[in-house]
Amino acid sequence: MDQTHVAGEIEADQVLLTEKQVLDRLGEMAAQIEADYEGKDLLLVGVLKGAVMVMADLARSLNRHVEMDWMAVSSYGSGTKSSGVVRILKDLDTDIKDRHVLVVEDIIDTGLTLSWLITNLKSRGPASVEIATLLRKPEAVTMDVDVTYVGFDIPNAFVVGYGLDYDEKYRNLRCIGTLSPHVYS
Ligand SMILES: O=P(O)(O)OC[C@H]1O[C@H](OP(=O)(O)OP(=O)(O)O)[C@H](O)[C@@H]1O
Ligand code: HPA
Ligand SMILES: [Mg+2]
Repeated sequence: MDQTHVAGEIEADQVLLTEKQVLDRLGEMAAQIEADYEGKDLLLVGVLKGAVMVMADLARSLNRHVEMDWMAVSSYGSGTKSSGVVRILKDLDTDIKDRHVLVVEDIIDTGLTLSWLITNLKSRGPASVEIATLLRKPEAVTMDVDVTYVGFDIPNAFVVGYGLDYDEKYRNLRCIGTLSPHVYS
């Protein structure tokens, strides 16, 4: 599908990851997850809204039963910088006590959202809580967040597409690209 109309300011040389690269990597992550959770029930928790595409494709790459639930938290508002304040906009429907929980994210940038979320989820008494993220930026590597499954370590640029937004736009791009600073500065 030609997405030039939504791609807008994303030039071809700014495509960081193609749809194929993303889907291939999610397939590899799914194989690892299947092996690690063999014989255990598994609840995938997607973090709205950015993780919608990752959740849809990762879940469908898994050849096993999974449950899916969603949380909505926000720390970015409409800008490109974390506000530092995490708010729950929608909580889980599921009681996660004694459940194996795998949090599914699109990106870990400062690590602030996930470190807060993991503390919150652990306080509910799950059997385990692990993280799967498609993307991770350099700053998050230095944060105290244990990430079990990482798709790609990417450079420190603001990225959009495949669920990731700038001011709620670009989420429906199939690829992941960097946004020209002139768009947001
Ligand atoms: O590691 P951090 O610096 O905390 O950033 C990562 C978080 O920021 C984005 O969500 P956002 O709050 O923008 O909400 P959205 O998913 O609805 O876009 C992204 O989806 C992650 O959840
Ligand atoms: O690079 C990013 N792009 C979009 N949303 C984000 N949330 C944290 N980092 C990013
Ligand atoms: Mg966002």
